[in-house]
Amino acid sequence: MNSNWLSRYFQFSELKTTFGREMLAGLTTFISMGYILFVNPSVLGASGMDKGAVFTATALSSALGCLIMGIVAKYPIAIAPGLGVNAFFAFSVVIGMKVPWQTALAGVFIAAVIFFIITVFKIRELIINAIPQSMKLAMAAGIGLFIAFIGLNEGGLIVANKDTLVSFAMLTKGTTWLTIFGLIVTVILMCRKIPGSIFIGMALTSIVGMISGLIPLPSQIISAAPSLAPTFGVAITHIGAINTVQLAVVVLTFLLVTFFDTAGTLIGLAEQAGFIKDNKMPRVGQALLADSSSMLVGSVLGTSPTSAYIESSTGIAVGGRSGFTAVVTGILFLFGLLFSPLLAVVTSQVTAPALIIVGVLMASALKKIEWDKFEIAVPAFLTVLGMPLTYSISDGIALGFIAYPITMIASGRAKEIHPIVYGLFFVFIIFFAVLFG
Ligand SMILES: Nc1nc2[nH]cnc2c(=O)[nH]1
Repeated sequence: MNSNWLSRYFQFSELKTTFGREMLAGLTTFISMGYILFVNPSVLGASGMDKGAVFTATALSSALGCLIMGIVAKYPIAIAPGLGVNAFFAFSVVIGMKVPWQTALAGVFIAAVIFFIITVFKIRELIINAIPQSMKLAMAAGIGLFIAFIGLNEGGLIVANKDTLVSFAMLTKGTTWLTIFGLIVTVILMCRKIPGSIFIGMALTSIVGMISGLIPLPSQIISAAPSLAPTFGVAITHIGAINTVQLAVVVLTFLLVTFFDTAGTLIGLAEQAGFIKDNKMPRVGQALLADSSSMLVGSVLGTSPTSAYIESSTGIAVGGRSGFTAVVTGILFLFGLLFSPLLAVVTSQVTAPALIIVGVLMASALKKIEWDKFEIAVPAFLTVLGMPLTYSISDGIALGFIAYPITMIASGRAKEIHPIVYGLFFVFIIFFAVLFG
């Protein structure tokens, strides 16, 4: 490839960046988020999905999302299946509601089609503006608490307790100590701002696990990518199964979570990189298109929804400014396809620290909620706390959207409630009536 052509297409000089810096940024972002290649199969595997197929679907959908983001939207922002929404898929929808994973995947496909339509027909601004800022922030923070809770439980630190519901675990198992080791190491690396802290923490935890005999040695390191056959196309063949109110709400949750996670992350990262002009993000449509396309393709290949990744901030922090950063990350995801045998050493003790730490990062949204306004604080609080307590992102969202019109009307602020928010109020009332009535 001619680097002059590259530098012109990606506008290196206008963006005051260089080929070398963009390569480093793409690599940095990949190192920060490459863990998802192993964590996603581990989380979705809990729902009964084939881990090998999910690994391949994760790599391919991430690569596609990053390449479209880089080449079409020209942002240094990477995309991959979101942690949090994959936990919702596995633990709430499949295990909790007993929906077969095939049907849940069909739900992701339908949500992706709606996301795509919303983006192409520019309904996106309408929705972004209709949902109160406090609720968008509460959703992000609540998901953070939810995945941290899952990580604490999977890593053996927080356990069920018949008297107090949950409690701290007895620290008698070697595997729990492995989680504690991983958590401490990763937190220290994060505090030192080492790029790829989560990845390095996972590698060290796996190595200590293998040395101590808590984790079996892998038979090889590199191999051909696992077959997609167990999951490929299942989303489309099961569309007919989406025929209940419960599943309609699951689809709505996939849509709301992905849409607001991606929109919020895009805006945050664009602010960090200095792309926001007149309070607007240029090419936001193309950026959302990158995510909706990879979510659509990902659901057909066999993974839960993709999101713009908060870890892209690490590549931006080392100077990544053009779409080439995301292209480099996307290409590295394709190389990642070769490393599937390492899945065997990435046990739940290895993934738990990643879940907890991404939870901490997502909880940073709490700081922007207007806690001093009671009418805002109550629905936000119910959303945030509702997700871990009900073990469900959609129940948390539902609690918040039911409370919001009530507290706003009671505070004399009814005029600020958008009709779409009233619509969601009734949708979630019906959801609760059907599920728990
Ligand atoms: N924005 C965002 N970043 C992530 N990093 C890991 N998982 C996620 C996610 O679900 N959303």
